[in-house]
Amino acid sequence: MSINQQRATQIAQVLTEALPYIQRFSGKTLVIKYGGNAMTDDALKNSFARDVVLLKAVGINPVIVHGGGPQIGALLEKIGKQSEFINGMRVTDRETMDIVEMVLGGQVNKSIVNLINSHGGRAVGLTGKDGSLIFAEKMQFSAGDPTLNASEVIDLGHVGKVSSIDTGVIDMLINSDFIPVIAPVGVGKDGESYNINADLVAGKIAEVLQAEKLILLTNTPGLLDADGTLLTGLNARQVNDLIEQGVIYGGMLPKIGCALDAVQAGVTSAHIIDGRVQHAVLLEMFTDEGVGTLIRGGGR
Ligand SMILES: Nc1ncnc2c1ncn2[C@@H]1O[C@H](COP(=O)(O)OP(=O)(O)O)[C@@H](O)[C@H]1O
Ligand SMILES: CC(=O)N[C@@H](CCC(=O)OP(=O)(O)O)C(=O)O
Repeated sequence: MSINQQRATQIAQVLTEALPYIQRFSGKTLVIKYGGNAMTDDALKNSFARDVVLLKAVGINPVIVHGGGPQIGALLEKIGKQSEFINGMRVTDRETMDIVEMVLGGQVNKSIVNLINSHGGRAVGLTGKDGSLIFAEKMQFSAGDPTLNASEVIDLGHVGKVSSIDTGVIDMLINSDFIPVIAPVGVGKDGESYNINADLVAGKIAEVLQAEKLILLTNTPGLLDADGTLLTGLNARQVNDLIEQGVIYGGMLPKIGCALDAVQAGVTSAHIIDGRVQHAVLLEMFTDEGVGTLIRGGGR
């Protein structure tokens, strides 16, 4: 077989393998959390944007929720402010909240929108304030958090958790063939802005949209065990054991928590995958092997 024929056969095999997945997921909603750590270089950013445009072109409805933790950290550092994290949440005073809103709602959101549009997609950027999308309330860590003493309550400032989501604006955009790109800033009853961990927003949006999949793109191959080996699939009980053993910590805590909540609230599957691998989303969606860690419901 000539090289051209071999290549043609390979391309045909890949497309054929993708066909049943395209048929299965066409018309379904897919929530993708695009973490700040996965936005490292231009080649990766472009491959992400192309994946999103391709998904839309084959009839799948991607909804992007993005982070931007490292980008917020970089601007805070420029103005001489240290970032402090507790259980993966950035302690957010008034001044930090202004920076968070500026970086997430401005710089990061618009660069993702621009990137998708430059690849032929039709993306629209939103924060949780637009269309009253994300209502938030103040988050506090207290008793019940396994890493704290029962009496300890920690004030994280303007850190919020999602209290409700109004999907009106998302539905409208999806129905008009736009791709919503959402920054994780919520608004409280009092009109205050809240900084919400992007994983938590992605999980809740996947829940209320009853998405087919929640994909969390990050900077590890997936969930790793104590020896650094990839765990390809696990349930709530196994996750809880790993948290107790200290194998899951920091930014992985909200990620795994929201993945579990999502699958237990009706999202068919949640996946933690390596955003540093080009076309990771397509590999997860359209190949038999899949990539990263699959979180299943049950076992809690
Ligand atoms: N068991 C684990 N497996 C993989 N990563 C873990 C684990 N426990 C904690 N982590 C940490 O979680 C990080 C991912 O969370 P985070 O930094 O918040 O990423 P993102 O910005 O993509 O949301 C990893 O880089 C790793 O340092
Ligand atoms: C409360 C809280 O920690 N909010 C996050 C929001 C951004 C985010 O989640 O970004 P990544 O997904 O890139 O980590 C923060 O301030 O960094």
